[in-house]
Amino acid sequence: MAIEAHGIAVALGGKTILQDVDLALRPGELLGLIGPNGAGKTTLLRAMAGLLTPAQGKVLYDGESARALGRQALARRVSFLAQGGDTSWPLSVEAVVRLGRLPHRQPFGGATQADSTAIAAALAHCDVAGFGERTMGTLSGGERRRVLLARALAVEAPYLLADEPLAGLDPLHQLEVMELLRRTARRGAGVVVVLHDLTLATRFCDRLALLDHGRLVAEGTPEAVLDDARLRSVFNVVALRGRHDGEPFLLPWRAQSHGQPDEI
Ligand SMILES: Nc1ncnc2c1ncn2[C@@H]1O[C@H](COP(=O)(O)OP(=O)(O)OP(=O)(O)O)[C@@H](O)[C@H]1O
Repeated sequence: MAIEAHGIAVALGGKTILQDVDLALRPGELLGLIGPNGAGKTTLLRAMAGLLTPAQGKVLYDGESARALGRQALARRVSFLAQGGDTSWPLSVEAVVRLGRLPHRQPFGGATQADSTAIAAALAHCDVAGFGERTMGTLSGGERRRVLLARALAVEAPYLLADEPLAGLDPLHQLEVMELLRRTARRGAGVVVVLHDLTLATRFCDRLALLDHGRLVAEGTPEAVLDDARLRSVFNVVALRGRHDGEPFLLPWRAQSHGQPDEI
């Protein structure tokens, strides 16, 4: 059981964006997809969601291709939370979250008890239950992001792919969303999250996959992937490290400047 990308390459606008990427997302894990701006994280996530077809290689969902599964079954299997964009639609919060149940709708079927339960749980988990009848355009940017995450959770898919779900969130909601994603994984889903915050990535993710210039350059535990050499060579930063409450933390501290020692 897994979403598996096998040797995928993606070209966009005549440019190679991803090359030779092998990556698996397994049920029960929270996988962080990290890398500098332009590394190819969104492109890889979209390929894993079946939203773009690789020029080379393939993506399999529990052993099946997207084509073999079909559009509706794929939409039930994989939930995708896209990055930003204008989401000030004239739709109520509840209507947006209800969209997450569309893949479960039978032809000519109405809403079921399972739909209502999933919608109520997703609204509560994302702390947006109080917004029910408000339209998206009346919410703040961070509130809209949480509603869109609720839509993605309402699918109750075995795999959740979230592109920068923390963008624009205040510290409390960043922590809550990371805890929620980890709980979602502990309940059995495979969750991949694109993150720029290396502190939260290190603290919450079971595993990290590091992309640089369209290639997967490291994969493994946060400590193994984010060693000092990679922080310097890929991110050009020097970080502080420590442990608190039994958990490791890493704090990017300053830009690496050539010729300076790394000691902080
Ligand atoms: N349609 C397109 N045509 C040409 N180039 C594209 C297209 N879409 C993306 N790219 C380029 O592909 C590269 C990877 O983009 P992608 O959005 O996957 O990166 P990312 O790692 O998610 O970046 P960020 O952290 O900035 O969101 C970038 O250099 C981007 O400019």
